[in-house]
Amino acid sequence: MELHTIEQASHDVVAGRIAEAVKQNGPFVGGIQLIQTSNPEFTFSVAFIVFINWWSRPFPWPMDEALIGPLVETGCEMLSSGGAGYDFVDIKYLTTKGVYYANTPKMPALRTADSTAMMILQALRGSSEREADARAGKWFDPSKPLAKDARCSTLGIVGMGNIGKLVSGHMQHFGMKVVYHNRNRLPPNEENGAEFVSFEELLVRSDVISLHCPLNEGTRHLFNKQVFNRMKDDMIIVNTSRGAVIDEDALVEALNSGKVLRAALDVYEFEPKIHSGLIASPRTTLLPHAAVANETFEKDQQMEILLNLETFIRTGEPVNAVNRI
Ligand SMILES: O=C(O)C(=O)CO
Repeated sequence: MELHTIEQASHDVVAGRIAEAVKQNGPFVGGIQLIQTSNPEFTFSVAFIVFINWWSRPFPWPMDEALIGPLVETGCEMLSSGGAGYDFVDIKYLTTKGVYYANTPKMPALRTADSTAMMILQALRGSSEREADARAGKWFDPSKPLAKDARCSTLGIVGMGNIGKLVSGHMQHFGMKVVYHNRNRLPPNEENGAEFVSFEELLVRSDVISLHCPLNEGTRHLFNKQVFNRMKDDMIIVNTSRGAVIDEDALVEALNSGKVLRAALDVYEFEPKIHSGLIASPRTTLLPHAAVANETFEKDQQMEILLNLETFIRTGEPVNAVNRI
């Protein structure tokens, strides 16, 4: 089947908006194409959007009618963009218009899980603070809390999807006991040694809590002042999901009061801004939404986008549709 780019006019409308957003918000790496088959039996058109730089947020927030409306109005039936999260996309609008939105859940999973494992170990060991001391010419300070032992610690995973499951496996190799909370309990053959618990039980049993749930109205500020107060003292929180799952003001307060011993974060409530209290705390490990970014992610991401495109053309439904039409 021959594919070719058409509807240059509407493409330019969207491209114009992107150019405007880039001017205001910084570089955007990627492209947008409207494609339609030349086969008259296939009259649909699809958009293929590559957002490969989460680090240029807030662009393309929000991916709403104002941004993609002109594209949708051309008869576009499927949007596929890079990345697992789609909290920035107006899925309701797309569904109303009969447009599929497809994500790329495989590409970020292993990379994010590897980075999460690294961050859990860093937080258990307090390595950021030790490194800051070393860089400042100070030797090992025995008055600072010693590293926590993974083998004596329980990891609580919130959200047991692709990434949560991989993190569970990684950390059990380091001797951690794993409990998890998810909307639904996994089938026993998928639990792989992790124990399903209620959210409340997870809070009181976990030495480290790692977040792997999507951001939606049910999870926004899931970790707030009241929730921090119900946790174990001296606990550690790790977040590589979405920043707004945590109320950052409450986290800074909990770090300052000592309730939370350490936090390791890749994502923030107001990206690309990092709360000044998190930067000021010696007990945080901070990455600039980089958990996924390694040398190979772009190629894998593009292959997953193309797979969405291919299955849509073959079957009428992309392989990773997040909405039902
Ligand atoms: O895949 C995503 O949505 C990411 O944010 C990668 O870190």
